[in-house]
Amino acid sequence: KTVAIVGCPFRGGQPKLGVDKGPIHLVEAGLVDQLKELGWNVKFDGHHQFEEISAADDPPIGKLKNPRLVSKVCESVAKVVGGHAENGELPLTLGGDHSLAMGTISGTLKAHPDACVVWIDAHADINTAETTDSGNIHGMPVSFLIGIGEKVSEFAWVKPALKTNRIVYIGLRDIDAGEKRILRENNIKAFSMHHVDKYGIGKVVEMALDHVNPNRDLPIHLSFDVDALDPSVAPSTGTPVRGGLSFREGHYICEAIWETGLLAALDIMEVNPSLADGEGVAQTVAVGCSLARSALGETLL
Ligand SMILES: N/C(=N\O)NCCC[NH3+]
Ligand SMILES: [Mn+2]
Ligand SMILES: [Mn+2]
Ligand SMILES: [Mn+2]
Repeated sequence: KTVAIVGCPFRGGQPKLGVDKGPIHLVEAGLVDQLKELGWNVKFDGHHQFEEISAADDPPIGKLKNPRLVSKVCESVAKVVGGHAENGELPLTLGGDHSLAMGTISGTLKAHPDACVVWIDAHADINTAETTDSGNIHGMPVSFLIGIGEKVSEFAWVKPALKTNRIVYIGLRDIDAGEKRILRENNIKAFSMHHVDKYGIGKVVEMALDHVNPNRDLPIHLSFDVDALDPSVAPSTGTPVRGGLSFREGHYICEAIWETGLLAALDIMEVNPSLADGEGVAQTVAVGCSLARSALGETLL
């Protein structure tokens, strides 16, 4: 089985410097060899070099920031991830900010149109051009993927290929008012940290999969934003929110998804190695690597 590592040094979906250095830190922490150790054939054709679009050539569209750059990068990521998936490989995308998921999930759905998405995050990332306050597109990818909100011509390539009953969230605890309304109006299933406390992570993952993959026969795209984890576990990330998943809860999700045998694609997003102190950076990078290993079968006996 081949895992194709797609390094995406990209930060255009949000304002903080450094998240584009996530991929190089994850790879330099030994991720390739770690996955080979697990028996994977690892394909790593280097970190993708994205063509820059200068700020002068990419003024905001409404509130959206760096719209042309984010769109172009995500479109190219969609082609790369889709290509690997169509090759029968498992794309592992290393971010970079979470706007990239517009590309990764578009790519997965091209190769696996019936795939479901398990979105692990403190945030819903489902703002539309109307509801966004910040205009940071890493808070919006899901709205484009399900095809809601006013059309933005620069993003015309994003097909509304994700059905609202094929995505489920785990870890939510910082949702904008507009996003809450969107989740409700679209009947999108979301397990917040409240549910994790109430039912325990085992039951939550079971309920989440029962919702999006009731017969356990659909490919799964796992999109993991490391800020889903408690900041004490993954401090070096752009939008930390207290009261997150424990180290084990985060890894349990990855292990349980692997155990289904249905994992088709994986994203490890929002590792920003320039925010915490040395120890915090090393800790966050290490947890990114261990989440990937857990999702790819490490702890299965
Ligand atoms: N890390 C973020 N999303 O996962 N930030 C954007 C969310 C703010 N509503
Ligand atoms: Mn590639
Ligand atoms: Mn996110
Ligand atoms: Mn987040």
